[in-house]
Amino acid sequence: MTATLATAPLNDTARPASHPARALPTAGELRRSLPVAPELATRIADQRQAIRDILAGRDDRLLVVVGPCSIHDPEAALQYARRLAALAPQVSDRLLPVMRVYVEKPRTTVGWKGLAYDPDLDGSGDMARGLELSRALMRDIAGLGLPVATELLQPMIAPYLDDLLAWVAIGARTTESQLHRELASGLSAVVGFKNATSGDVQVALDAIRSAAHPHHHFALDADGRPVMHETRGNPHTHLVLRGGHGEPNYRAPQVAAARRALEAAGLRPGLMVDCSHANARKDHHRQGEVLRDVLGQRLAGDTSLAGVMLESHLHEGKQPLVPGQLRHGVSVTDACIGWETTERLLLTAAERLRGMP
Ligand SMILES: O=C[C@H](O)[C@H](O)COP(=O)(O)O
Ligand SMILES: C=C(OP(=O)(O)O)C(=O)O
Repeated sequence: MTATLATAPLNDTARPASHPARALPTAGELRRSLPVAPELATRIADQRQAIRDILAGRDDRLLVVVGPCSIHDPEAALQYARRLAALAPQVSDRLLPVMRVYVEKPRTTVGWKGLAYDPDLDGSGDMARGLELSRALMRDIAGLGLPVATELLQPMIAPYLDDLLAWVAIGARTTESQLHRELASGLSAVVGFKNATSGDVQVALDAIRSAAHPHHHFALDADGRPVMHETRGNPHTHLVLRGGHGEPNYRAPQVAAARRALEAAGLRPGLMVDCSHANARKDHHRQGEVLRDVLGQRLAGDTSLAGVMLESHLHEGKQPLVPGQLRHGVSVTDACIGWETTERLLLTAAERLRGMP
């Protein structure tokens, strides 16, 4: 008897493997209820072009993808966005700030998966509201004139958001995934592929080559019907160095090795350094040190360093996700630098780059 129970499949009638499904709006429905006005669509197209120009070396500004590790409070995110939008004109001759609006979080094991999945932060999983809040927030932030960046994790979520995105990350945990390479191959946004959590850079180079190719892949259309999606291939992708297994990979010899590997693979040299994650050994205080090193490399002539990423929120640090006890503007995922530090780092970076020959 006990042996039978122990080997019974989990999805039997006594213990179904999942709860009944809850219906969600289709991407088309959400896009119709939160449309992008033609002027905004044109602005987003221009932002994508500006990012492409930086990565291709036609524009010598530094791309700066900056903002919270994750969005859990849209109001705080909007407050952050207003500050960044006010700062942007002061540095726009040398930097192009793009705001991280990360509504999906990949987890090492388990944990809160982001605003799109669980906007009430309590495991209730109200994805209908999460998707709506995510799209509305991205539209508001784009409306402030800021280019929007996010990590696309669940390929089927992409059509709910992708018309609003100027820059997309494929994260360290999914760069090797064929599904994510297919997704990237059909995006209009610029895509950064991160090196693997192990530190392996080759998977990102493979991803860049794969995404540049046209693909046929399974997808859902705007009305939620399964379709065979045929992509054109996205040539506007690049490598993001984020360190691996607690070891940084942003220093000059590692950047030079990555650049040589890109060139040997026939790929363009433009790359980004993520100043957080393993490059900061998961200590937000170190992000400034990483940024200063990257700026030093740029000033020493390494123009392949086209972008940086910073994890930053209104207030520094992080907090446990305990609903009802949350401090305003503090990350509930990775620790971030606070706004004052962010502002100082960006103003100083622009100042240093103004001194460039
Ligand atoms: O950027 C955020 C985290 O590093 C990533 O989502 C993994 O988080 P976890 O290790 O806390 O699950
Ligand atoms: C999860 C992230 O990064 P990575 O994929 O490098 O871990 C992130 O930038 O939020």
